[in-house]
Amino acid sequence: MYKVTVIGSGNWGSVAAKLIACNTVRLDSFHDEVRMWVFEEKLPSGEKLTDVINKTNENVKYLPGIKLGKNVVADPDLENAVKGANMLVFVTPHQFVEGICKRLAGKIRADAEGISLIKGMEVKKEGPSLISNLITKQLGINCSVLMGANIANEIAMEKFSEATVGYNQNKSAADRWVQLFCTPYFNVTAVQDVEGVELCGTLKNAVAIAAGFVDGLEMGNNTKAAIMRIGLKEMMTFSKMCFPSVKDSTFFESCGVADLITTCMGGRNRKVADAYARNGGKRSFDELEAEMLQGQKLQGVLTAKEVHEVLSSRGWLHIFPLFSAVHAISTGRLPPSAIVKISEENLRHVQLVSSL
Ligand SMILES: NC(=O)C1=CN([C@@H]2O[C@H](COP(=O)(O)OP(=O)(O)OC[C@H]3O[C@@H](n4cnc5c(N)ncnc54)[C@H](O)[C@@H]3O)[C@@H](O)[C@H]2O)C=CC1
Ligand SMILES: O=C(CO)COP(=O)(O)O
Repeated sequence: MYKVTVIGSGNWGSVAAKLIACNTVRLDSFHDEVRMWVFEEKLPSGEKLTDVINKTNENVKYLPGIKLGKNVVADPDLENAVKGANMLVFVTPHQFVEGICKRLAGKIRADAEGISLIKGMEVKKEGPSLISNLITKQLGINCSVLMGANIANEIAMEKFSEATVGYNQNKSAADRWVQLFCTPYFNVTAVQDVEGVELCGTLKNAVAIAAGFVDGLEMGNNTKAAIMRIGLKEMMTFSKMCFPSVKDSTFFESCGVADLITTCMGGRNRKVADAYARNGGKRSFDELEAEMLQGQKLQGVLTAKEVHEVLSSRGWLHIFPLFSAVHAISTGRLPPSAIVKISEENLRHVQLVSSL
């Protein structure tokens, strides 16, 4: 029997718990109960978020108005939440995952399998480290990923969408993850390319920041399409330069071009970057994030910083004008209008390298 714990309970974490809970009840090979670890906080009413979730079956802060399923149990105690679980779903903002893994080391079942829904990466001395790899290293477990064109609020309302599971060796684990997540409105397929799937989900957030700048400056659809095209090229080039095994075909799965499109149209990164540009860069991303997202977290600005660290340490800045501009603008070193001042020479270089 498989026992599932969801580590994280934000907007997407709550929807993931809902998807999983409807399947664990339906399928005999899974325990019905789904534990969901909650980073505890007090609500304005003075009540604890965990208590309210367990009382109302709703995450009133991060996914209001949606029932999670009666078999979802919110737990503020991380160690207790993973006790006995052999399927661990990681879905927190990427900046918190390292600390969470440190707390979990030695506390999980040796035969557990992991899956990361986290879009982001860490940069170590040796270069970029993907979150799935960090989980594997710190916890000693195999870790797949699930990414896709998945704006959480839309899936919460059971509107049809697709997602991609990326796996490396363990196909049977990947099949089990597909079974756990698939519903008539959430169609999941698996591809053997963890790094490719995860890099798509990670890097598109930096492109979405650029798309938001273009929207905020009211530059129109053609400009936005150009940004998305150049962004996709840089995503592919960066992925293949850092991880040569990444497959071209992965960029045509839901995790690739489809996620890039949906995030550039309707995501939180786009929305806050739009406000940043409308304010002429005078209000910081941190300030706008806190005001506009009320506890939800942006990943694109941090990702652009992490990508920039890799590019500058490897001498690749000139090959990635869009990623470089997103970082320079989001840190206030260039005005938002610089997003389209990508030199012809650099663009030609990007095209040359990504066709290799
Ligand atoms: N929301 C969406 O539409 C989608 C999000 N994702 C990805 O899922 C991951 C998680 O995002 P969401 O579930 O949307 O979260 P969120 O951005 O809605 O919420 C933030 C979460 O972080 C928690 N938190 C705050 N401080 C913390 C700390 N110090 N330690 C641990 N947790 C802390 C909060 O309690 C909350 O659960 C991200 O990597 C995101 O890119 C992926 C697909 C869709
Ligand atoms: O990853 C997402 C959609 O697949 C959500 O993107 P945002 O974090 O920009 O909302």
